[in-house]
Amino acid sequence: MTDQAETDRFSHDAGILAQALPYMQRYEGKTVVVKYGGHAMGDLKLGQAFARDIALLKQSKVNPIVVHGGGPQIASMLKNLGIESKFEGGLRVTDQRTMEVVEMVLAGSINKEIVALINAEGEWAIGLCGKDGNMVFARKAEKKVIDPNSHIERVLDLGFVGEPVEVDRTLLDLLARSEMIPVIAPVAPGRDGNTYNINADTFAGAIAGSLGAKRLLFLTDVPGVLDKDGKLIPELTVRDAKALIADGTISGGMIPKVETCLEALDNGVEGVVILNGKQPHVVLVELFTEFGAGTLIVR
Ligand SMILES: Nc1ncnc2c1ncn2[C@@H]1O[C@H](COP(=O)(O)OP(=O)(O)O)[C@@H](O)[C@H]1O
Ligand SMILES: CC(=O)N[C@@H](CCC(=O)OP(=O)(O)O)C(=O)O
Repeated sequence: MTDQAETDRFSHDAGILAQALPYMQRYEGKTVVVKYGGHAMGDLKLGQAFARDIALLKQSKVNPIVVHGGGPQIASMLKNLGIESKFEGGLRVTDQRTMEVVEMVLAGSINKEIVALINAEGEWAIGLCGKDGNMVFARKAEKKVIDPNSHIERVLDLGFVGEPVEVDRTLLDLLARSEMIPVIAPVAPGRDGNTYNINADTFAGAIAGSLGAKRLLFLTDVPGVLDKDGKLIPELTVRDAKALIADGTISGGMIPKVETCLEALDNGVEGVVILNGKQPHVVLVELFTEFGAGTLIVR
């Protein structure tokens, strides 16, 4: 390396450190819930970079909690088994057989893959779902839609799709005081004895709300909320977000995601961020740099 190149590298590294350290202090002792979506998974290098970020958060005395999805992975397992995937209002219609596959893929293979990746970074991750430690109880989801032909409201029967109704933070509080990092699959029991499949965004929102998390990060496959010209919007208020839904700028899968963000803010989460999980180390860049990486939604 030439002297000039060496000097440039030094000032670049010093700049990053000087920027990151105050942010690291800001998050010390605070809870950050990270929702790791199925679309952000699949690439080993990216998975390792994600696991490294989570490990570094714990080492920086932040309390990270991972809630993961796995929609595409469930779809491919259902396909292999010859079971049809059906969605209504963005949620997977879940009969008994589908529920068994969902639990196997989410609470089984995906959960343990993420645990293993974090543990390979020298940390102590522990794989859980809503059933463990009575953490989350769900009830059958009541999703209402307006029929486009008759304009009459009807309730969809989605089978074993649930919505979280009770979150008990005892186990999570215990883990926060330990070396353990919880990695949670969005599957929960009902008081009726059934097992329910919960949309991972909704589940992460409920966990973050019950803990009054400082940040809830959603890792998806776009840089954040995009405006009409496809440009990233770095910061939104609740009012801005509602206006973008109303005028159609926010559509499709982004609608329930942003609605979950708004609900989480209502429930006491300080800030919610939508980020591109396909960008390596996006979690660290978001939390520990001045400009962050995605769209921050605040009250
Ligand atoms: N204004 C918008 N900004 C960004 N993404 C949007 C917007 N409106 C709709 N979308 C869509 O929302 C998708 C993200 O939602 P979704 O597919 O449900 O995410 P995930 O599966 O990661 O939970 C994006 O890939 C994009 O196609
Ligand atoms: C009820 C419902 O739709 N559950 C989702 C749970 C997984 C999920 O939400 O995964 P992503 O975050 O990767 O989309 C499903 O069965 O696909």
